[in-house]
Amino acid sequence: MNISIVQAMIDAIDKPAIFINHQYVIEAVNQPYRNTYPVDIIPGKSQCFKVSHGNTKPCDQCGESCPIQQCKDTGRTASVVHIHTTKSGQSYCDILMRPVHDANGDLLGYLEILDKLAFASNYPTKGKMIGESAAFKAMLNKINRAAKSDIAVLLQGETGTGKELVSHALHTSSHRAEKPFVVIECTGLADTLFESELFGYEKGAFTGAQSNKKGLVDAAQGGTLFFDEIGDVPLTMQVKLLRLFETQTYRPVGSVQVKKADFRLVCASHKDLKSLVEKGEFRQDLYYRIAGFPIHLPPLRERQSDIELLCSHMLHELPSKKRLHKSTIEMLTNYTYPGNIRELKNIVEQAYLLADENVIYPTDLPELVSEPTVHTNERVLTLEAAEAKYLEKVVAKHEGSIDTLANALGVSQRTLYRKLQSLGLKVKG
Ligand SMILES: Nc1ncnc2c1ncn2[C@@H]1O[C@H](COP(=O)(O)OP(=O)(O)OP(=O)(O)O)[C@@H](O)[C@H]1O
Repeated sequence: MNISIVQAMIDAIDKPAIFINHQYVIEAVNQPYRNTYPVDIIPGKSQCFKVSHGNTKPCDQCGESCPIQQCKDTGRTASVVHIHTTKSGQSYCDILMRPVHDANGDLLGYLEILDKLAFASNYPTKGKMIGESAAFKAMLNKINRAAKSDIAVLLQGETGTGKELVSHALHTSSHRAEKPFVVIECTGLADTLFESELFGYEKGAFTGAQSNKKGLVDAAQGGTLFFDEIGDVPLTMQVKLLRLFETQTYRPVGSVQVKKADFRLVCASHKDLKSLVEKGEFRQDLYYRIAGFPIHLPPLRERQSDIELLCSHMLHELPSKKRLHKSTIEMLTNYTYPGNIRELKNIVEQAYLLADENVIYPTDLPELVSEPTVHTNERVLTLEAAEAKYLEKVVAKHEGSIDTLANALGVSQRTLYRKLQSLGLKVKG
């Protein structure tokens, strides 16, 4: 293999790139790669895992997936998201690893090309997406791939999973980053309002239209248009959206002139759009138009290992420094978060305000976090046992008479008395 030709090819790549041999040794390196890492790279000597991770062994022997190993296993190009130790600290990198063969099909080595992911971090950083779980890294990989093209992206995930944040990351890492990012909130907009907001209107188009007004499609010219909760768009408007997306043209309300639109489309929904299509509530043709590249945002309960890091990030944003006690972290990790990251943020902020000291204890957490939740495959309590547990808890807290407690529980005083007696419980008041 002629190394000077390999070096010339590596130099022609704009992104950080290296050529690696079978023994993980870097044979050729370009300047952007050298500029990324704090160590001196010696071609023919430096090993990739030492340079990027400071490790003494390949990544797969350190508990991380190794893209070279993946290439060896499949014989094909591999891609993974790793956290690298760069000149600017720990940084998310999307790695593309490509096996290179000669004319006889013999493997010469591996070409590695890097993309630094500026929108994510594995330590508290303002304005970035935070996480380090496998589900989070898989999502980052998809975001980075989609950001590089103009394909229509559909973000699907429960409320509070970060759809708006991801839509913004898609915009800032795209070639449209310098152009506008415009959000269209689709929930609760009546048909007429939706059309005039989106397409704008001409003077005199309807009562109150005293001058021409530009619409949001115009405002997003050259940039990204983000339709939040697209599943809430009424059927009558869906056909107009489809026309806009297919033809990239539209007509302001009251105008005869057709205008040309230029935007990258990103949509989000917490609803399962496919099932809306089956029920006839969402047009199938529109679904396929917007779902060019679907990205699933994992709920927080599937990213449990990120909870502690997210809490540190959220506490970092608050004025005085407080930390979570170990038992508080344990309790937060076991909760199921129907409101996902937004709910975690509220919980952390409430606990921060309630904590008298600079350590946040479980007693500072809202009550619902400590309530028993039923996980899949978890041992289910009998209703009788659950009732006993609940009564024990409310009796311990209740300050008034048995009469007021019976009222609050919606049972007669006699029924409550009987239940408490069988459990050996007594109301204080
Ligand atoms: N990975 C993350 N790291 C840090 N903060 C996050 C992350 N993901 C989401 N958040 C925060 O969680 C909150 C909810 O995020 P966002 O509004 O993007 O969710 P959403 O899925 O669009 O919610 P909804 O469906 O209710 O509109 C925001 O305050 C956001 O900054």
